[in-house]
Amino acid sequence: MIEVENLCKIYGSTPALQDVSFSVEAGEILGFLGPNGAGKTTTLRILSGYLPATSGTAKIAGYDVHEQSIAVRQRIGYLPENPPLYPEMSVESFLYFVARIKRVVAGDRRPNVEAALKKCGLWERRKSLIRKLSKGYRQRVGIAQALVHDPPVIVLDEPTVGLDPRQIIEVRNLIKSLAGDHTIVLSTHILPEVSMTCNRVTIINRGQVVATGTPETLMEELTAGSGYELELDSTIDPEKLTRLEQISGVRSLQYLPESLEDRRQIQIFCEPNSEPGPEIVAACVSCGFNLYEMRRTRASLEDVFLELTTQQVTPTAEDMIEVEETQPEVPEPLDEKLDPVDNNQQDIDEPD
Ligand SMILES: Nc1ncnc2c1ncn2[C@@H]1O[C@H](COP(=O)(O)OP(=O)(O)OP(=O)(O)O)[C@@H](O)[C@H]1O
Repeated sequence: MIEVENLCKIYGSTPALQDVSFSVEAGEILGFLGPNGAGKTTTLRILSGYLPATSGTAKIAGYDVHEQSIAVRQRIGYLPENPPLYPEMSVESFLYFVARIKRVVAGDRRPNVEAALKKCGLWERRKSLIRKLSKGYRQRVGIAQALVHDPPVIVLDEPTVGLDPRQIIEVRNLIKSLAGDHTIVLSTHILPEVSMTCNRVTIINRGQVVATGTPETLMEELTAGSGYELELDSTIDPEKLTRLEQISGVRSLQYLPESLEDRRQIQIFCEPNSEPGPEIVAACVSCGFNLYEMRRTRASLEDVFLELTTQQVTPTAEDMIEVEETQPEVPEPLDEKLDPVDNNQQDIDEPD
């Protein structure tokens, strides 16, 4: 449903995206995960047809986002990081307004608006003024405006930022309920968001894709921290400890800060899919180590994320200047240009 190949975006001389490629199958939720400034928003804006790429291609349902941008906009719903909502409009009026802006034919507006209200749990609040809604409900309105033309693809930029923990759960559940009928790309810098909501994850760092897979396969492939933690007598001979490193399946060994004066804690890192626990115990016995505790440690998605994204490079002064110089050239998304002057009940094709 979504095919992105070798996407590059350069703002002035600042490369924001470099050879970004990924694909999303119909009905999937892809988590687009990366730290601040990684290039998530840039990618989503290119996908939505609001920003041209410098090179590379992106296709939505077979349509090229640049060459066939009208066809793409009909098939994609976009929730920007700061969704433009008109606080003095009611939820329903706003959705009729957006349906009209998105050229939903007159006869389809009522069923589409009603479907979006119901899918987003807004039916009871449809007559409420947007300014009277909580932030969580306003975010639902943002998602409903992305859905109102019933697009097969929905792109959500940081959809849970600024919500309280209960609202976060509600919005995540809403997003999960939309999968299947819709293909979803969700950008986030929050790890639990990905493991709780998404089928697959693409990790992006400094404009480059550094990993793609299911949360589970990523953890298996990149087994940072996967191994054993041992607590041994502090009198052990460090020379003898190297015996543990020679065991098949053991990758490396590291001392951890000691918890007690007479104990020494050691982290053993293992190769993927290896289980050298019995050999480690046997080596401890044959070396005469007093083993007080041995614990299996497994990589978390957080370990994977940190391993892949911590090699940050501090921007040079030159980089900073380029960023400032190029900002005004970037067009604003169409959604952000919705004209509140159109907030006219006569113009809005809505029921009594
Ligand atoms: N309009 C612009 N002009 C110049 N540089 C820009 C512009 N927009 C983004 N950038 C730069 O491109 C890079 C990627 O930015 P982008 O907003 O896509 O990242 P992000 O992953 O969405 O970050 P965040 O989570 O902070 O929104 C950053 O270095 C950013 O400073």
